[in-house]
Amino acid sequence: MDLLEDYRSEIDNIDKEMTLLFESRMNLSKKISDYKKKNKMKIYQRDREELVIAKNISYLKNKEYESLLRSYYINLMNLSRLIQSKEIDSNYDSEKIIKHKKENLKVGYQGVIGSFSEEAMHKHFSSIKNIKNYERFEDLFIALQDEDIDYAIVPIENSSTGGINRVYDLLNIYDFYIVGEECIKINQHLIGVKGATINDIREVYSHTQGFEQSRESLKRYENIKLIPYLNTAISAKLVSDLNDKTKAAIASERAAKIYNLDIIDSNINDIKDNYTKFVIIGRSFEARSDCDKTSLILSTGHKSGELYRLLKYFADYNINLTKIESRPNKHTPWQYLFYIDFEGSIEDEKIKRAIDNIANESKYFKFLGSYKKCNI
Ligand SMILES: O=C(O)C(=O)C[C@]1(C(=O)O)C=C[C@@H](O)C=C1
Repeated sequence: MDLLEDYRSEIDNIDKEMTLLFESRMNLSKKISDYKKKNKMKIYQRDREELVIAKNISYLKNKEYESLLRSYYINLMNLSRLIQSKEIDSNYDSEKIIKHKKENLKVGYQGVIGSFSEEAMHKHFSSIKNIKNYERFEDLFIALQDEDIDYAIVPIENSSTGGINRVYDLLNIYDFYIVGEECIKINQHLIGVKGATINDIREVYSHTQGFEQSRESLKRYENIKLIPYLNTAISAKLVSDLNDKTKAAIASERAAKIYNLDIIDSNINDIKDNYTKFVIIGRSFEARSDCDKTSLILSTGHKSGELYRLLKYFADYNINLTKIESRPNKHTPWQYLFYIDFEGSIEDEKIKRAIDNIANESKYFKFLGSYKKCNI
């Protein structure tokens, strides 16, 4: 007991020093925000943040703490950016600022008009005006990093075909946060140019997800070639541009309307309750008061019982784990990153404690965010 008290008293002294240093660091951060405002600089300075992290990791004597120190600085600089944006905004009427921000929000999605991502974006950001679309998922992450957009919306999982691997990988590569979630019902239709019938069709274009979700239904069409394409809506656009009765696409009803095409066979998705979940990605951590879901990534040592030991914290703290997805750790063959979703917000005390334990004991740990889950 004496020993514990000794340790705690040492921690109290360290905390006191750290708090004073924290205060000094935040005061400097405020001064920098004045400078940035005068010189019209962006708050987020990626290169500087990377340098701060690398420099401080190089000071570490015990390299075992490297990923923890990285998380520490990422969070610290997030707070620093938060204080800078508050400082810059405080000179204005806050309601006006919020309205201005909402109206000027720039959101990006992958694909073209008529895609399911575009539909999910409109559902989530109801009156959004500044919209940008990109060809590849990574283009969205780069645009977010370069501050060309404020948020990106990306599909992460389909209820019948599972996770979108590329999106999972990008969430680990880039240091962004999940700040929201949206779900939409997906109905796939076979669509072609006006007047085309099923007997005319020789080639069908769609995203591989469109084919996968309609695998059984597609068996009833004979002599039809399936051609994987960039996106369901881009496939619809192609069919419309080619204006050829032998070509069709698998896409949404909305895409058929937008590209002036006819539905030849409706609702061809094999599972009728077919949903896709999207996540909204932002540069900064946002814990809104209605957050009820949290996501993180971890990896464990290659020893028996390691994953069990970490997952046990969810049971110990009575936290409902809702999903585990594993992806290969590309740098070490046959080792995996586990993407974990669970109920509750990082603001809940029991979640904070579970996460602290897990972060300490994982080989690699990354917090992805707390956000409001979608209803389906
Ligand atoms: O160096 C700056 O530009 C800062 O504003 C300071 C700071 C930090 O807290 O270290 C904060 C935000 C920037 O993205 C980079 C670094």
